[in-house]
Amino acid sequence: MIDIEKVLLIAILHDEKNEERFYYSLNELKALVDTAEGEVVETIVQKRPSPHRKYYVGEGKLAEIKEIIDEKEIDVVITNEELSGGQSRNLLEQLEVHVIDRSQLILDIFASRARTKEGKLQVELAQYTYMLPRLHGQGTELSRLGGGIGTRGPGETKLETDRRHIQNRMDDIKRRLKQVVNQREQYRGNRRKNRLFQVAVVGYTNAGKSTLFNNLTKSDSLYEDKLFATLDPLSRRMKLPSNVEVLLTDTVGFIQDLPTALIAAFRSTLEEVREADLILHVIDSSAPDREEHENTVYQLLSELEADDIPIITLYNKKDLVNVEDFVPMSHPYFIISALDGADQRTVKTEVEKVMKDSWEYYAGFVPERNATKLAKLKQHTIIEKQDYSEVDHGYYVNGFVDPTHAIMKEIKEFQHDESSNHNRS
Ligand SMILES: Nc1nc2c(ncn2[C@@H]2O[C@H](COP(=O)(O)OP(=O)(O)OP(=O)(O)O)[C@@H](O)[C@H]2O)c(=O)[nH]1
Ligand SMILES: [Mg+2]
Repeated sequence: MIDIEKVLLIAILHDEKNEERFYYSLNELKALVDTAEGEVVETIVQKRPSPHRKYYVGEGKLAEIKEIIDEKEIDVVITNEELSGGQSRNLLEQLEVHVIDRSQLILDIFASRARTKEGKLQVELAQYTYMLPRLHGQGTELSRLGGGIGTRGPGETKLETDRRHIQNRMDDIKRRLKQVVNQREQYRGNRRKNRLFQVAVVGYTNAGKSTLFNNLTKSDSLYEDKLFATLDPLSRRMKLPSNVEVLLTDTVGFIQDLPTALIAAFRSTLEEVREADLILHVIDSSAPDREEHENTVYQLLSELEADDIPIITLYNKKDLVNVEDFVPMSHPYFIISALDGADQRTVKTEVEKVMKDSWEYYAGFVPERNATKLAKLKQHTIIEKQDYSEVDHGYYVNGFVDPTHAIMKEIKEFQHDESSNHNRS
């Protein structure tokens, strides 16, 4: 069904001191093209301190690129950095093929992957945000080009309409997003009453978040070896060793140089992260630029104002590295494989430890006739010990509870029962 488009990448190496980082970013661009079902046929790297004002690359390089486009029948040219509106138009005019930049490619992937109404609205908003400052003088050139990478989302007819029209559309999307957000707030409000401890799985794209999420919740959310397999946050209940239930949320992957338009649009998607009581930061320990990935995640967490939430660092894909030689950057950490059952149990135990640390210890008595309440305690608190007393016809229970949870009221009753029982005996 999907056309594999022939792609030519062009990138500028600004400073040879940053060569290593440059090639990581170029490889990531290739992975992004792969995710967009494109095929990189050729990559052109030019060394120059800053991009050419008119053409991004120098004019000599431009001529060379033209030849390659003809020779290899290139459909799309993708630049490694954002282009100005002028550069895009000039390149399009010169090369006569579709020209997009890294941000447009990411926006395009997001557009094709958004599943929920909210996700789609957010991507559309991001696309307009990207487009608006570049709209100047853009006329019919784009409408000559057919579909494919970089053309999903707002279509060419919309491109031809004036700024005002786009601005109106953006306002409309913002209004509609606000409604969705309000609905979610309400839902969150309901959830808060019966509050489950919330754990968010975050990390760089392709780190293995969804794999871990699925294995911990035994569900089947989308996971594949592609960047941005997961776009919309997905939450499921997870049972911990003591039987207490928490809410686990899988989230969209982070990436370096995320288009600013997208960061803004996806803030609300990632707002779930800010609500979390605990973050599981999943890292692909086999990624050569792993530390860059970690720093990108920390930076985005801080932008989301989620950097004061406790974090457990999970170095994933341990089967692909030499565990003995592994040097972690973050603490506390665990080196795991999302595919390994014992490691999945370790993660659950560690989550439970964090909960116990922040919760309050309680001791109480549950009369036998109150069996449903015992079940409720098991679901909402961490029961450490539960002893049946034949004399008192009930259970003596010790455990940990979130002191602000509604169940606290019932525990207080049990504590009362316990003392009255003692009085009787
Ligand atoms: N070898 C190995 N591969 C793993 C492990 N965990 C996950 N993977 C693979 O890594 C790839 C990415 O996994 P996902 O779970 O989709 O990653 P993600 O972090 O959810 O990615 P996005 O949603 O795209 O951000 C898949 O091919 C997984 O099978 C692991 O422990 N070892
Ligand atoms: Mg995922």
